[in-house]
Amino acid sequence: MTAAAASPSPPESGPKPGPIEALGKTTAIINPMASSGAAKKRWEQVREVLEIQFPGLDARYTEEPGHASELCREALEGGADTILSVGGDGTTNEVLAGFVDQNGNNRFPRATLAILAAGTGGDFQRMFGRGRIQRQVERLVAAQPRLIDYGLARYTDVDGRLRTRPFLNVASVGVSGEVVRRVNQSNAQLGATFKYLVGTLKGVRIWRNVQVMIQHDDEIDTVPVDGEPPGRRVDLTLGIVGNGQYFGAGMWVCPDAKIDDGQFDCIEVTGMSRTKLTATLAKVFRGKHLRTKGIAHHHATRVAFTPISDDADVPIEIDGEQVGRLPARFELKAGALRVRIG
Ligand SMILES: Nc1ncnc2c1ncn2[C@@H]1O[C@H](COP(=O)(O)OP(=O)(O)OP(=O)(O)O)[C@@H](O)[C@H]1O
Repeated sequence: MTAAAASPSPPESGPKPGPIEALGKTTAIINPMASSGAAKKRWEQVREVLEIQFPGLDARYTEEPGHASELCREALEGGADTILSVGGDGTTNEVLAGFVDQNGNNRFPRATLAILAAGTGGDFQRMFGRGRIQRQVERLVAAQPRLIDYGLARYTDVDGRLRTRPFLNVASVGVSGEVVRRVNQSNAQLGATFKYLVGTLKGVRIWRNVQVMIQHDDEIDTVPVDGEPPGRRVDLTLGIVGNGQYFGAGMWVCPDAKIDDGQFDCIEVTGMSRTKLTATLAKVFRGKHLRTKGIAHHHATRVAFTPISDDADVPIEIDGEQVGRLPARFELKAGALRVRIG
């Protein structure tokens, strides 16, 4: 489900440039397997330039899923000022997890997360214009660090354990979890866009809406005097908790989201039939879906999704990885992460 080429990609207007701040002691964490191995080649194309710009640059390759978090934590504990994530959204998500403690708070608020998108979908980067990696390096060198928000998800993982995981871009629940599950299991040699499109059509075909309670902000944790807790009981098709704007390799799902506005953009698609959902996809590629019947848009800093039935298996995905299922809560960590984006 993607229309990278068709979607307008408005570059974000950041603060006015001042004197360039050095990256300081920098560790690059490269996922050589991102974008089916293309990330390694992309990194090699810019490695020398980066080593000249940033003397002492320490480059580490990941060896398996989850390794980027470990490498990041080690580097930060060893005094790194900047961690440069080179891979896709999944790699950057793992690097971000290396910044945070068990409660999801940033342990290293003075350190900077720098990003070079070298993965498949690269949805986070789309807000800033994507471009070739050489162009991203030029932008990275000239960029000022800025403080942005990130999200924290608490959910049940596929083995039934409670988990906490940060996210930088978008978390979502419902049909999207089914789609991501299919896309990430697919070995088909297709471009990101086409792979998501196929996964979306398959995921939508088997999806059945499910009764879920959605609560925002103070509705969460309010003890009901009698009857139901505050919130909305809906027939959920899709729930989006957006810090960034794009997901699904180019779907412009939260066109108004800003990564530093101190709030999530929450999009809730409810009671939608499969036929209407498929028909609405074209609008999502253009960011024109917010006024569609059955789609609600809210801002919140905390969101909870709780299935009405204990047996319901409602998948969730975080930054493009299908990680578990409902119940889940999402909380914003406002202005808590220093980033530099190429
Ligand atoms: N050395 C490795 N070998 C195999 N898998 C790895 C390795 N390092 C990281 N991974 C896993 O690779 C997966 C995909 O990485 P990532 O999301 O960065 O790339 P992508 O899927 O190509 O890009 P995008 O998410 O932007 O579409 C992640 O789940 C990550 O855990």
